[in-house]
Amino acid sequence: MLRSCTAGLRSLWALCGRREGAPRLSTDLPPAPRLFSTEKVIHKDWSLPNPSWSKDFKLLFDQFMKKCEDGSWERLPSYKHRSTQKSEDFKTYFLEPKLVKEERVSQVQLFTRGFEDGLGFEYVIFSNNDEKRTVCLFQGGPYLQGIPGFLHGGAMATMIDTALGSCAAIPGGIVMTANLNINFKRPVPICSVVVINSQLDKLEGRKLFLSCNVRSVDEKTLYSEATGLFIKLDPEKSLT
Ligand SMILES: CCCCCCCCCCCCCCCC(=O)SCCNC(=O)CCNC(=O)[C@H](O)C(C)(C)COP(=O)(O)OP(=O)(O)OC[C@H]1O[C@@H](n2cnc3c(N)ncnc32)[C@H](O)[C@@H]1OP(=O)(O)O
Repeated sequence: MLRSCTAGLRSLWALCGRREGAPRLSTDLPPAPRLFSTEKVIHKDWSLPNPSWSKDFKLLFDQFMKKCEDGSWERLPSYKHRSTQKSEDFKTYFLEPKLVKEERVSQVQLFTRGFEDGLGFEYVIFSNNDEKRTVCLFQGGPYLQGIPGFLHGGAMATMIDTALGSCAAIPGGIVMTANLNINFKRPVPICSVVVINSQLDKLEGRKLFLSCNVRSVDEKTLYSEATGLFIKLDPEKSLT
């Protein structure tokens, strides 16, 4: 399957870095074989407010939604099961069907969306494509505790990876994390809201260098700083 799609891949890659006005990826690709059945799933967008969101979270969300009105910022939708076009393309061109056991297919879901409302990762990402940066608003729920009262470092790392990865995907298209370095400076109180500011620092061939910081809503506390290297996948290379 991987090899037989070479022509489609070339156009995929040309389009991943597409300029404004260029045709959208989904219309230019050959028909994608379906590896995951999503037909019986309700496609809820999980990056919208729910009753578990704190007042601070909703306030910040509203402020960023206002910034979206002139088109400079964009809220990225987030689905538990349904995929974005990029992840569909990833499945089509890089995932070998034999790696996914048939009986597990219906259970597949996005790691960060695998919790009930308010219990795990509550987050929304806004992107500013011109400035190549994103802002992720994140409220870590009670199931993400590490040291009592504080967020697990792995949960923070997950959100940092997600925030940086989303930022890298703007110019990079289909990318994977190759390296992630985090300095944890202050522990994050459980159920508090933090703001992750990510930016693209350098683009070097297929390598995207990014950095981010994690701060409290009032910006007074710097919780973490991180850098990440993301690699734009090469359609000529198998991942396995
Ligand atoms: C996924 C699509 C859906 C998108 C949906 C929508 C977006 C929604 C966002 C959600 C965000 C989720 C964020 C979670 C993201 C993960 O969780 S990804 C999972 C964790 N990462 C992995 O499993 C990656 C495992 N590693 C690999 O598969 C391979 O090493 C890679 C990263 C694909 C690179 O392999 P490769 O394409 O063969 O590249 P390779 O030729 O080895 O290296 C290319 C260049 O990078 C350099 N390089 C490679 N690795 C390193 C390294 N670790 N350190 C330094 N340099 C390195 C090489 O030296 C080389 O440099 P140059 O010689 O060109 O100067």
